[in-house]
Amino acid sequence: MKYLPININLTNTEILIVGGGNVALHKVEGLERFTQNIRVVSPELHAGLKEREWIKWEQKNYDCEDLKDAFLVFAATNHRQVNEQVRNDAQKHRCLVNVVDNPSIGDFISPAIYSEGDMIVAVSSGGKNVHAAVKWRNDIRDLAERGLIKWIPGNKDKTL
Ligand SMILES: C[C@@]1(CC(=O)O)c2cc3[nH]c(cc4nc(cc5[nH]c(cc(n2)[C@H]1CCC(=O)O)[C@@](C)(CC(=O)O)[C@@H]5CCC(=O)O)C(CC(=O)O)=C4CCC(=O)O)c(CCC(=O)O)c3CC(=O)O
Ligand SMILES: NC(=O)C1=CN([C@@H]2O[C@H](COP(=O)(O)OP(=O)(O)OC[C@H]3O[C@@H](n4cnc5c(N)ncnc54)[C@H](O)[C@@H]3O)[C@@H](O)[C@H]2O)C=CC1
Repeated sequence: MKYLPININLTNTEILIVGGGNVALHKVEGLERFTQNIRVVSPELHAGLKEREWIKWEQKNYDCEDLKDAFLVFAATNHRQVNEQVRNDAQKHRCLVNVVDNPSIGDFISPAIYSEGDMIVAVSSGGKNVHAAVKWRNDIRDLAERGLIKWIPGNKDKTL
């Protein structure tokens, strides 16, 4: 099985993260470059998330009502059963879910991203070797920073 890479339009789309610990913070650090429309449902919140005052935090345990307006969901609690429940509910609601402690049962995984101006590169190993994905992304970033991959200004559809 191979994952399909797509670029998602996040205008008017809220991202839901269930759980507010280390992994949730790590996810927010990746997501905030693209959107600040993020809601977190969890009884406790990591200090690094609290300092981001734009995050909408609902201080409670997860229940399926939380998925009502959701489209993209991260199941990021430290309870395997809760994460699995989020995944089952998300599939009923037809929203896409990432399960942090069991990625293969979810709908999507997070790639390693390099973004410069309008260009975005997202590298994935399909969950098989995250360190290789990070290395490829870093190598691509190095090439771009050394001017070996060029952006042609003035023609928005062409690169060399
Ligand atoms: C399946 C997936 C999660 C999903 O999305 O469901 C997953 C799973 C796992 N990650 C693990 C470890 C680490 N992950 C990172 C960092 C990142 N991990 C990301 C993605 C993904 N990680 C998805 C697959 C991506 C793909 O397809 O390749 C990145 C690219 C994007 C993001 O998370 O936002 C982000 C780069 C951030 C950046 O630099 O931009 C670091 C730190 C680092 O490397 O810098 C460590 C070392 C921590 C340490 O060493 O303590 C382990 C433990 C096993 C192991 O250590 O190998 C597992 C579980 C497993 O592999 O089974
Ligand atoms: N995919 C990945 O990259 C990685 C995944 N993990 C896994 O991710 C999971 C979470 O790890 P951490 O964030 O470090 O845990 P953590 O303990 O820092 O955070 C857990 C969070 O879940 C919340 N929570 C607990 N029960 C809840 C419920 N019923 N409803 C809503 N929120 C609830 C807690 O309040 C807390 O905010 C662990 O199972 C860990 O094994 C860990 C490292 C990397």
